[in-house]
Amino acid sequence: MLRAANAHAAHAARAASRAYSGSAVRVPQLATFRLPEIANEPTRDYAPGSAEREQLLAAVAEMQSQTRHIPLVINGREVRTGTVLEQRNPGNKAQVLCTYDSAGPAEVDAAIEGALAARSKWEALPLYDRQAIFLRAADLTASKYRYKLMAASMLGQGKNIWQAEIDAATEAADFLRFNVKYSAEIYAQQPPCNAPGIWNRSEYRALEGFVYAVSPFNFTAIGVNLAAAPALMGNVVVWKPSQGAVLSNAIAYDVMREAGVPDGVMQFVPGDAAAMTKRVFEHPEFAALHFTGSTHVFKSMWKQIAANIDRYKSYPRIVGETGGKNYHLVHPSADVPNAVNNTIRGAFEFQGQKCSACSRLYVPRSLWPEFRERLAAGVEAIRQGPVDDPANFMGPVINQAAFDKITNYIEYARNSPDAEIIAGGRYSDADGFYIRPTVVVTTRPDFKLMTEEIFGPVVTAYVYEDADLDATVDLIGATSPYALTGAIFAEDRQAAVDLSARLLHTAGNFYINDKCTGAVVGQQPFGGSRASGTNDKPGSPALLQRFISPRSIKENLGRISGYTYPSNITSN
Ligand SMILES: NC(=O)c1ccc[n+]([C@@H]2O[C@H](COP(=O)([O-])OP(=O)(O)OC[C@H]3O[C@@H](n4cnc5c(N)ncnc54)[C@H](O)[C@@H]3O)[C@@H](O)[C@H]2O)c1
Ligand SMILES: N[C@@H](CCC=O)C(=O)O
Repeated sequence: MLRAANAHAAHAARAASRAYSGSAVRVPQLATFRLPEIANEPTRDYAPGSAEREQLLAAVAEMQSQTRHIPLVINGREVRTGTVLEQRNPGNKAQVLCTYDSAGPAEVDAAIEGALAARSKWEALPLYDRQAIFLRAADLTASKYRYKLMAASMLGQGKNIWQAEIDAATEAADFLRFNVKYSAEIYAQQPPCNAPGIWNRSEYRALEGFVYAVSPFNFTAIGVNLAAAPALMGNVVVWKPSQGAVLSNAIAYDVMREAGVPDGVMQFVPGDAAAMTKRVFEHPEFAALHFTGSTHVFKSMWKQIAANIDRYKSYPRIVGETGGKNYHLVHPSADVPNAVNNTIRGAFEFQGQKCSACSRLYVPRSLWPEFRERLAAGVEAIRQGPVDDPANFMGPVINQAAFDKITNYIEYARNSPDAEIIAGGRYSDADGFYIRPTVVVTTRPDFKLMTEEIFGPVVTAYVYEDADLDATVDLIGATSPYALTGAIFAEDRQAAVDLSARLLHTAGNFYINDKCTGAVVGQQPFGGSRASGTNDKPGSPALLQRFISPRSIKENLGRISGYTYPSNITSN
């Protein structure tokens, strides 16, 4: 009996695999489907005593009690390379959160070839089916995997509960769901005109080749989007996560697999960044780079792609969102408590490790005494420590290299005659990488800390004379190569209008009376220009356009019986 049941199950499995292989009769699409309503994933507040706080902290405790090993996943199979690295808790250096295999050249090649083998079947899968997979991934992100993703982002990347919630839970789910909505809008774009007897159509092909997704440590959701957005549009993806986010990204990858992303379509390949990238860029079927990270790495990648251009079958698409030197400009009409509190959030949430973080501040002399007092007092009161204590507003920075870089900036300011530290300035890497939120005031608008990306909890203020507002506005665009985010604080409506116009090209995300961080998918598509990136706006249809190659089809419904035109007819 049991043997018969097993034989039946084996037969069913073989039949299913034959059906998927495409050799069986394909059922055509029998309707134009309407998507479920797409909305932002609601945030949970994790108040004391709430079920969500309890469940999340239980997930954190469980994750701390074990060390997961993460293999590469190539063509759906787990691959061990023998080169094993580890990801530690930046708030508690002694704690190893996970170990993982690191890819060498053979694994990179296998990942690329496996992805290419999966390409045509994935591209041919109807959009509805690809959408269903990513909608399922969104639901899994927001439910079954929510607290695991958050716990890994908290322990691995140093996020407190709220920062993990708005990243690994809601933003990740939002990217997945809104991309589905945008993909439908793109497919619905059809030629507006048909000449008599003609039917024109547009098809949105995937790119020919594979996409290389390289993600940063600081946002779990960004890793999800870097890999999932091109895949939704029918592309195959080789995903290299950051060494600082392997655990959370591996859980996001578990979500993709459980949601039904077929083997080979998305390959999860942590590895040595520079060596892996060199190998990838040498492949003739490299079709697109989908990168988020620092400006200097992106520039080096662009140069490598350019150097290899003769190898490629197509011109690779290059999408990169990179660094920032984001500003808050306080107008003399500003509401000071509002500007101060938004500055504290914008500069110090997640330890200033958001590409959008406020790191330069322009305050008029008339408001400075009150502004300074409130800012310094607020900053000194910030609670900081391990992220599993919900009372901590700030945690650690990501690793030793970041700690050293940021504290060098603090020491530079401390030793400069042009600057004064008015809050913070203390740090310790004894147990974890903790740097107190730090406020520097400088007399020079071109001071090093006013112009370079620090990517840590340091904000530098320049106090301008009220009469010099115009000249100060010019400084914003002139003293930094970046143009990612910026905010103005003004109660005077005319001033807000004028400043918005004058600052047009200084930020891709511009805020009025709000902090310069915290863009929400579907509400404020994100990205900057100049040295901050290609501004392809993740969280909007514009990004998805970069990962398709449209085909125009003209079908003639009539037939011709000759080849001349009326203009060829002569009077005799
Ligand atoms: N504009 C945005 O949307 C945005 C969002 C998040 C982060 N960022 C930027 O990212 C940076 C912080 O993230 P990070 O520290 O992970 O950035 P990073 O540039 O160090 O790393 C990003 C990715 O690039 C890889 N990488 C590093 N060196 C490489 C090399 N030589 N060749 C190929 N790949 C390499 C890393 O392993 C990682 O996967 C900041 O500059 C921040 O502003 C920008
Ligand atoms: N989109 C995020 C920043 C992402 C970069 O780190 C924000 O708007 O704060």
